Amino acid sequence: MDAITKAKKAAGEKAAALVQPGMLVGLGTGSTAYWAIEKIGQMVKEGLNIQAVATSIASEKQALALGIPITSFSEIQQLDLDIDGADEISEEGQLIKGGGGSLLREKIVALASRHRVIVGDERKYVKTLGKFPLPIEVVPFGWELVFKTLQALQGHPTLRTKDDQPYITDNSNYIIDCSFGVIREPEQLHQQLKTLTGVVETGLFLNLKPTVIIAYENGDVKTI
Ligand SMILES: O=C[C@H](O)[C@H](O)[C@H](O)COP(=O)(O)O
Repeated sequence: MDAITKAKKAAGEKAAALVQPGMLVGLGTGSTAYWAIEKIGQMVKEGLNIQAVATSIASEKQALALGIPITSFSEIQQLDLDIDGADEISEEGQLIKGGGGSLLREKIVALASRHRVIVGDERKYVKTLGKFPLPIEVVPFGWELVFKTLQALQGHPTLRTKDDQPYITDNSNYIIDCSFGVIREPEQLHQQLKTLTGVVETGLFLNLKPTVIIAYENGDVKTI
């Protein structure tokens, strides 16, 4: 296992240790949240009694294979703890998410959780957001019009593709990745993008006050 994978595993497992018996837990998506889900699966096998809501079909499959009981918002209203990764984590705890395409469900789950834990390796921790392209989930109908507007807003948009076809999210939408440069006013940008008809959600996760767990290649793990 390389040093970055080790760091992701360390961060994910440290977050999993915060899960207590009886909790309703949000399961994030991506290569870091993966390790938290693995650890929670192990804890469930050892007798931990929890229920979880997954933020993607992939994470739900992983959880079910591990025997983690899955519930949904038709059964519950609020979660106790959400553990998820991020693509960028600013010093103020503001986030860019959606590199793996799961931003919409991730945001729904994060907003439904009383506590949020974000796990990442040291490469994710930045002074200011904006180096990682900002994912924006859009409905497929008329996406070209949103794309043109994003061009006009200097977002340098790119339609995300997979196998030369538009990438399709778990919600049957498309993703447009944008580069606005350094994002000095994330709330303003998020609001501006949300008002565009056809935009479903942006990857800016703001003011969620997460506990941040950063793991370093040298083996250190810091909770911020
Ligand atoms: O859509 C994907 C999510 O926002 C992920 O949590 C994010 O991309 C981080 O993923 P990873 O831990 O694989 O870098």
